Parts: sequence; structure tokens; C-alpha cells
Amino acid sequence: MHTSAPARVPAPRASDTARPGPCVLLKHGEVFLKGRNRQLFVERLHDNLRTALRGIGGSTWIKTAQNVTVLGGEVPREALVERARRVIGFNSVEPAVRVPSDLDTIVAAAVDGLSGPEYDGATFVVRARRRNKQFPLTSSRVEAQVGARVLAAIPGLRVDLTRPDVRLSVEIDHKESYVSWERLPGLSGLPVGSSGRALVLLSGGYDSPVAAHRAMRRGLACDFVHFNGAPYTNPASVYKAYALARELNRYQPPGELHVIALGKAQKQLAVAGAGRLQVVAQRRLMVRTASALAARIGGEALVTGDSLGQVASQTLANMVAVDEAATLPVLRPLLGREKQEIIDEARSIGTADVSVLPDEDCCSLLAPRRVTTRAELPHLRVLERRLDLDEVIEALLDSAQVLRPGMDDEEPAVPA
Ligand SMILES: Nc1ncnc2c1ncn2[C@@H]1O[C@H](COP(=O)(O)OP(=O)(O)OP(=O)(O)O)[C@@H](O)[C@H]1O
Repeated sequence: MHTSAPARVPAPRASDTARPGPCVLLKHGEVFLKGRNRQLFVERLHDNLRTALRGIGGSTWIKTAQNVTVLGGEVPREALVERARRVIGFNSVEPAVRVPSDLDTIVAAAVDGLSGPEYDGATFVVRARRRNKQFPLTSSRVEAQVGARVLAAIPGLRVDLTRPDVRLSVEIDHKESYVSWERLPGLSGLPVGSSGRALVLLSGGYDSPVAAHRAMRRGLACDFVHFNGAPYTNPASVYKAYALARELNRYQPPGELHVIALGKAQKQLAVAGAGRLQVVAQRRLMVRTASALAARIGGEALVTGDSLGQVASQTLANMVAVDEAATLPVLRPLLGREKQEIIDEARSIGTADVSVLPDEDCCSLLAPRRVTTRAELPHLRVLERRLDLDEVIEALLDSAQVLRPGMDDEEPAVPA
């Protein structure tokens, strides 16, 4: 049984946070808008960040200021940035330096940062935020003074308040301040796990991995289930599902992949006379089995990659027929998306290279030449009564293989 909270990673030692040096500023996303529950969301965000930092190869520390998390450690800053950019819930990830809160030191850090040849002739603006109201200058005075002194020290620079090449950001906290001049976009969204846990029906195509990623960005921790056509198809789709789940697990405390051999049950449906209902009947069997599996592992909803009308099996009537068989809500984050948008998003999250590979999906096994676009529930029920559904589902669940992509590097042993 899953608990949705990730395992805690030891808190940083106080001595780690005392030294000046490189760090990373992580600006909070939607969490920032939360009211009284904000602290809980921030704790979840930090738990996920600690999980993402596991195995990085050196000690790390995390510090919270208002609406910002500061990350540092005895590892190269690029490695911290790379890990932090995969944590859902930060609007931006900014490589920064941490200095004592006095103006001379802040200016020295800024001059140091902007002295490289890549900033020759660049335009810049200073943006300051003062969290420490005891600091002797207001934010706008800090901006003016830092700007003037940087300009005097680096004559190649020019000021542009509206469309600068570089935004020099100064965050003044109580004892220390953070200076940064590079801002990388984060993944924004809600911390994974803050909305509960879901089971994603993961095929080998472009859509379901993108749907999973979108579900994660709305705070759902995801496990995965993949149905393959074994024993009648080759194992290629299982390897693809494994690779996709491993990629997706880089964005969350890793979820499990359950692999279920559907081939025999598909044949039973065909023998029972499914005909043009075959694909919708299979989908109903998938969501029934997935609902039962989710109930066992703590999932509260199913997620699919359906997009309305994309293919014959995804008409409104067929989706209604599928939903009727599920005992958990079926979430479809891609319902209104177009295929090209989905493929572009698959490229940006890193799943497209796997999805494009050929496989022998269980859906093509026994698929009729024409799939019904209007599956009638009474016809489906008559068909399903010819099978002992409870027994079929029990057998499917018993044969499920559980893999942990990204948690260890075992290759999937393909179920018989
Ligand atoms: N073999 C499978 N195992 C698990 N889920 C599946 C499988 N086949 C389909 N699904 C689920 O049903 C959804 C619709 O599948 P369908 O084959 O109709 O569309 P698709 O456009 O090929 O989807 P995808 O690009 O995700 O493969 C998938 O996005 C996925 O969530």
C-alpha cells in the first residue's frame, strides 16, 4: 500500500547553510497563492525536492525564505539546477550567489557575475526585493545604487528598464542576500502528491505519457499500468512502457509500473463475439482492472491519454461506455488537445523519443477492421455476460508484474 508522502531525507546541517557561495533560488509557483494550507504545500514541495536530490553525490541544504526556496550544497551548482528544474512547483530556477546582506558585498557579487565577455554590450536592469525591512535602503534605492555602481564598474553594460537582456535580481534577507542574473523557467504547477494519487493507463504512444505529466503538474502522484498482448504479441511495448515510466519518474517521487498480460482475455472477448465492439470492450476491461488495481495500491482516480474524437475509440459515446465500467473517476487531461500540440509537449518533457519507436500494442491485436464509434451499453453488457468478468479480472491482477522504473535499474522481465 502506498502512502502519498515521500520518505523524508535528512535535514541539512546548520553549518552547511552558514557559508557564502553559489546557490540556486527557486521561486514558488501556484503554492504561493495558497492560503492557510500554504505551509503544507511548501513542505510537500521540499520533500519532492529532497527526493530529486538523492544520489547527487554530495551534501545539500534547503532553506526557505518567503515564497522562495534556496538550495545549495557541496556539489556543482549546475547539478543542483538540473535536478531542481525537474521538480514540479517552481516557477523559475535561478543560479545565484549567497552573500552577507550589505550593499558593498552585493555590488561586488553583481559585478563579478556580469563581468564575463558574454555580457559585453548587454543591457540590464536591477530588480531588488527586501525581505528584511531593517535593511537601511528601500528596494528602489537598492536598485538605483546597485545599478549605478555596476554600470561604473563595467562600462560595456547599458541600462534598459523595459526589455533588458539581463535581469539582475537581488533578494535581501535577514543575514544574507541572493544575487542572480540568469532565470530558467521551472515546471510550475502544484507539488506532486498534493492532490492525491492516481493510476495512469500507460500505452506506448505519445498521448498517455503527456497526460501523466499534466496530471503530475496538477499535484497527482502517479503509478502506471500497461496492458500488453502477451502471450500473443512481442515484448516491445513493455520495454517502451518501462522507458516512458522511467522518464516520467524523473518528475516525481518514483511511482510503480504494473504490467498486465491482456492477450488471453482479449481472445475471450473475441470468441464471445465482440466484433466491432472489440476495442471498446477491451478498454472497459482495462478500466475495470485498473480500478481494482488502483484500489489495492491507494489510487483515487485513473488517468488516460484520450483526446475527444482523435480516433474512433475516443468518441463521446465510447468514452461514456468506458466510464460506465470504471469504479473510479477517469481523468483525461488531454481531452481538448490536438495531436500536434501533444507531440510537441512529448518532445519537451522527453518522452517523444520513446513513443516514436515501433511496438506491437495489445490494441492492434484482434482489432476489427472497423471500430464502432457508438458503442451501445446494452450490447456491451450482453457481450460481457458471456465471460465471468470477476474471474477474468482476478486472474489479470494475479498475473500483474510490478516494476520500479527509476528506483533501480532492473530491465523488465517480460511476463509470459
Ligand atoms: N495497452 C495499453 N495499456 C494501458 N493503457 C492503454 C493501452 N492502450 C490504450 N490505453 C489507454 O487508452 C488511451 C487511448 O488509447 P488509444 O489507443 O485509443 O489512443 P492513442 O492515441 O493511441 O493513445 P496513446 O498515444 O496514449 O497510445 C491511452 O492514451 C491510454 O491511456
